[in-house]
Amino acid sequence: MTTSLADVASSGATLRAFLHGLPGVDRVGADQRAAMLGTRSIKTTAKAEAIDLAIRMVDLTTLEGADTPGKVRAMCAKAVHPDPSDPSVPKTAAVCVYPDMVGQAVDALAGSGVKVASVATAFPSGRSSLEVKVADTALAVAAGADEIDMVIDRGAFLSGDYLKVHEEIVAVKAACGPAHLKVILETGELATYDNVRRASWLAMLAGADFIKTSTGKIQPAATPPVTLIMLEAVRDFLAVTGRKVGVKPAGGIRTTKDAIKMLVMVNETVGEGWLDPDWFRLGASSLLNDLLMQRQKMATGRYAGPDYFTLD
Ligand SMILES: O=C[C@H](O)COP(=O)(O)O
Repeated sequence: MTTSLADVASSGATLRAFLHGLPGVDRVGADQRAAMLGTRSIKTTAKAEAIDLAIRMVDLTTLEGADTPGKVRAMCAKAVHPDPSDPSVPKTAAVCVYPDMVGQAVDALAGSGVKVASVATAFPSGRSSLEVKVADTALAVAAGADEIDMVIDRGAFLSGDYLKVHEEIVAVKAACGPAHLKVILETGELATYDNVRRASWLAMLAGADFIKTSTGKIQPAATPPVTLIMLEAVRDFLAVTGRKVGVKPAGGIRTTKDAIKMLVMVNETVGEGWLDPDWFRLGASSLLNDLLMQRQKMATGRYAGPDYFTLD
């Protein structure tokens, strides 16, 4: 049975009552369950399939002040052909860049099927007016972004102004038009697991297509327990509303082992329906090379070494 939650955000009081009425997160239980899922091993064929799936789920990211058009073009080439010597390696899902680099990425990826995602809304702090955030979003979409990764106003959230956070997400979603909206919770600043659950629901209620853990600029970022809590939130949100939302852990995911732990967690928490780049992404600047090295090791029995692949 599905329920409409349309009136939950009709006032700050109703929204607060709803979010604080969510069941509390058992911190010890969440930590233990995430750790337990991280110990599951997968072997041979399943591991090879998991590596290719992880590659297909990567949002290959560069979000540095020193980003240049050349760096973005090189990253786009790598997203399309992660290992130019091996055409069997799949493409990544997307590249993720700052708004001023969207045009470069769109040109470099034309016809490839790799999406262009752009951070917006005064990433990473979110400290700007709503007008500027909406304009930032609209300009990135006009430049050709397929996906927008926005940050929530953590100051508003932590001071209990949930309605402001909700209104901003609604406004940015409207500015996205056809582009998909990923809402970054910046879980490393949310202080408690209860807040991670509340922020997940808040973002989904406001229209997020995806919920994303982190900007990559704050530690801790995409920890297993936080990812687990967000997966449980999308599962429960689907059960209540009938609407499916994706999840994107991002920040600090560097190894094949990290990525496979995430896939095991997806499978065990929300099931195979989320084991698809349409519903699960891995935001990472330097994971892809490790996936390529492990893939080659599985195929040839030896490591090529990090110098064999171009830099992420
Ligand atoms: O959205 C993705 C993150 O910014 C990437 O973080 P990372 O550099 O720790 O992989």
